[in-house]
Amino acid sequence: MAVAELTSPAASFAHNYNNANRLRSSQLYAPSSSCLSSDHFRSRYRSTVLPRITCSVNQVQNSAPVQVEAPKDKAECYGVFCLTYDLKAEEETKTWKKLINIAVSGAAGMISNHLLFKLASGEVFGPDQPIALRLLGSERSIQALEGVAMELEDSLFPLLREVNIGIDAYEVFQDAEWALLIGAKPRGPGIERADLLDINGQIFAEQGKALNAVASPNVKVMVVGNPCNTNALICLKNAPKIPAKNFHALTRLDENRAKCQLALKAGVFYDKVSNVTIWGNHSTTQVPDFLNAKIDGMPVKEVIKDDKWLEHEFTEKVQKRGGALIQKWGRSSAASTAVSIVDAIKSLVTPTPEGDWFSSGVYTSGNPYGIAEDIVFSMPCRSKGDGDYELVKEIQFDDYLRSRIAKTEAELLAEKRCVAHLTGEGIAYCDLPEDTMLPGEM
Ligand SMILES: NC(=O)c1ccc[n+]([C@@H]2O[C@H](COP(=O)([O-])OP(=O)(O)OC[C@H]3O[C@@H](n4cnc5c(N)ncnc54)[C@H](O)[C@@H]3O)[C@@H](O)[C@H]2O)c1
Repeated sequence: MAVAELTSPAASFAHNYNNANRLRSSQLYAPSSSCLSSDHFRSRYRSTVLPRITCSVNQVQNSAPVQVEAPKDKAECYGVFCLTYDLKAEEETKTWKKLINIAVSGAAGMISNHLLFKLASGEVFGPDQPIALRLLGSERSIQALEGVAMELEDSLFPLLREVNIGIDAYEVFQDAEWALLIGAKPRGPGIERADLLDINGQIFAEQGKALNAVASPNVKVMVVGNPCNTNALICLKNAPKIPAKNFHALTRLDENRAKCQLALKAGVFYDKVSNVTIWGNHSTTQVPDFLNAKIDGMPVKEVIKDDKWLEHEFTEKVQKRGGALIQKWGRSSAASTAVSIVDAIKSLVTPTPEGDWFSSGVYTSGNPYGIAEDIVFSMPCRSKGDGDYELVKEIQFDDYLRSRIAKTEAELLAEKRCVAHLTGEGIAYCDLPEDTMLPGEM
């Protein structure tokens, strides 16, 4: 995927979205949107032998025999890219930070449809942080991906400088500083969990290799596609150049759900609930920790004096919230998942409030809790806001919490054995516990 470096004033509105597939098959390079709109390109060149075009801002060079006409004048430019640039906006860019590259896979999917607009609005990385979005789709979703790019274009986000689309991870992940890996196959009827681990595991093995090869060496990777813990493990094992600590499996949605249920039971607004950990797998064996959680600064068990409710109703509600939502909506949670991805990123780029922590599925090697090494397990984390995190040490355990953690740990170890062929650890052996389910499954 070729990317034009957009430095001119027009760049703040120039969204450079290229179809990597089209690029490969047509030898077309970098049709910078300030040179030519994607729509224009699509309609004009669809069934033609394309010229090799290199294009920087305000410049088009044809280095191969030209077989079709290049646009001649400004009248042929596309929508927003034809606007006269406002000089005041140029002044503003001087105070903005250096552009960051954010790769998103499954970019034409439901979760991304919420997330991308949050990223582009500045809600996640701040109002002075320009971003480039590198959107990875599947072959089946490439048309939809262009639709997403058009909607981003129509949104006129001042912070969104580049949009590139493609289906080759080695192109799309180039120089990525954040990789939000959402794209995965859903578990359809008749697909065994072991099969899903294999099908999606292959996607994450490939994407790990691509990140290893072309992303920024300190890229932060957030795995959302399910089964996200084991997918994150596969991804990190295939990316040995990237620190294992940089990989996260999203369990923030589960944390948010747990906070909501505790707030409801205690009759307080949810901002009063803190220190909630989700332990383990993003599956129905996950453990929402009410022993260490607090309501208005007090231990939950001192506010909600109902152990039966905490151990059974609360725990199961959080574990099965995804399934309950599917029953109502007829589809899985997308908006609240996108919100939780935003929360998860913000937790890494802003300092954690004093005394609090957040949950993330992270690599267990060196953990202080005695959890098996070499898996991706949701645990309590704290960040200074530099993109990194440390595990929280001051955690209490009781027999209930230990036994629940052991169950989700056993499940993740079984998942790991099941994908040994994808992590470079030999022959896979699948002995998954029968009750292994994703939160969205009934
Ligand atoms: N961790 C969590 O908390 C959490 C919560 C909700 C959903 N999820 C998971 O997130 C994933 C996406 O959910 P969704 O609702 O957006 O699904 P979706 O089906 O709407 O979108 C997925 C998109 O990914 C694309 N895709 C498939 N394989 C791809 C590949 N190899 N590379 C790039 N793109 C690919 C598909 O074409 C599709 O456009 C699912 O696996 C879902 O189970 C996780």
